[in-house]
Amino acid sequence: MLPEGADTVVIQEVSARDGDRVTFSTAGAPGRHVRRRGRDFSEGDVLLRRGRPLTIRDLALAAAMNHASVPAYRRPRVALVATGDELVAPGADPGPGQIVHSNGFMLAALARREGAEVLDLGIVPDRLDETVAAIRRARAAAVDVLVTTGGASVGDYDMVQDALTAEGMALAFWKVAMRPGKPLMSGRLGPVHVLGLPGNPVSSFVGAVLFLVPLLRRLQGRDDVTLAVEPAVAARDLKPNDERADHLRATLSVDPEGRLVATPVGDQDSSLLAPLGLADALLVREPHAAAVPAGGLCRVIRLPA
Ligand SMILES: Nc1nc2c(c(=O)[nH]1)N[C@H]1C(S)=C(S)[C@@H](COP(=O)(O)OP(=O)(O)OC[C@H]3O[C@@H](n4cnc5c(N)ncnc54)[C@H](O)[C@@H]3O)O[C@H]1N2
Ligand code: MOO
Repeated sequence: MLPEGADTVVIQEVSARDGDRVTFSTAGAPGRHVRRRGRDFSEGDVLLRRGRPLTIRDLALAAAMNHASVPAYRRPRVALVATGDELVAPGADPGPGQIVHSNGFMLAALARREGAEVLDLGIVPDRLDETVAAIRRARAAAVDVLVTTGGASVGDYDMVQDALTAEGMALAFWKVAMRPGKPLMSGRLGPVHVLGLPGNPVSSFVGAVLFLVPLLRRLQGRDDVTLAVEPAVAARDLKPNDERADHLRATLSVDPEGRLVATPVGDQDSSLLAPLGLADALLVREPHAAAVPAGGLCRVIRLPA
């Protein structure tokens, strides 16, 4: 606070005191070294809007604005269940017909990145009783979301939906006109949102990006619910599409004119994690999209790191 009538501060380094007299070696400009009231914020300013996560800096700002508490959503809790007799944990020595479990690690990291707490219930064999037991564990833990992987299709050992139905799930939808990820399933088990993802790792990942991320964001009251879709230039010819929306794994670069360029990776099979690891984006093709020549426009969703 400045004394009444003063409007400028002169620092002591350029001041000399002689009793009650002060002389300055440099003239102070009016208003120098004064921070005016309301320069940072004023009464009634709205600086923290709903619909986005509070950053570290937001917390300092909220405190500085004298808020002892702020209304916020709690982190959603997500249970993960991987189904499949063939699955073994990483580090095991897989025998014939065995597959190393990878989906859970990707899903756990994605869910945490989206603000969730994760309860990983691990691998469950393709048996109705074991699948039901895992669903009950998830419910007993009072999770908000249950994500299953595998056993989502129409095979004799695809019993995730049977187990969920036996436990009282209200099915919202099953099978989506998309590639990869067609056998994706969604429903409600009382308060628990259920997302059944296909077992193929890329199908699981794409399903999680397109359905789990928006669900978690919605549960946290965010207003950026879906990942942004951006225009890009296709580096290769794109074939006309069939009835399923396609999500091609693609790398991104910027051409000399500053345009975003998307190059689909060579092998788009939904079991392949190495090309997925190289990709920066999903190149989205609408159902029945016409062919696009190299250099034509396409749309991409950037992938979370
Ligand atoms: N008759 C039909 N068969 C299939 C159809 C169809 O429409 N009609 N759809 C195909 C599509 S598309 C997909 S995708 C798969 C997905 O089916 P499931 O969810 O039942 O997948 P699984 O058989 O359990 O697994 C497929 C594949 O992925 C491997 N896998 C499973 N879990 C994991 C994991 N946690 N980590 C790594 N890899 C995993 C699994 O071993 C299989 O190789 O259905 C098609 N069939
Ligand atoms: O949709 Mo499946 O996900 O193509 O392999």
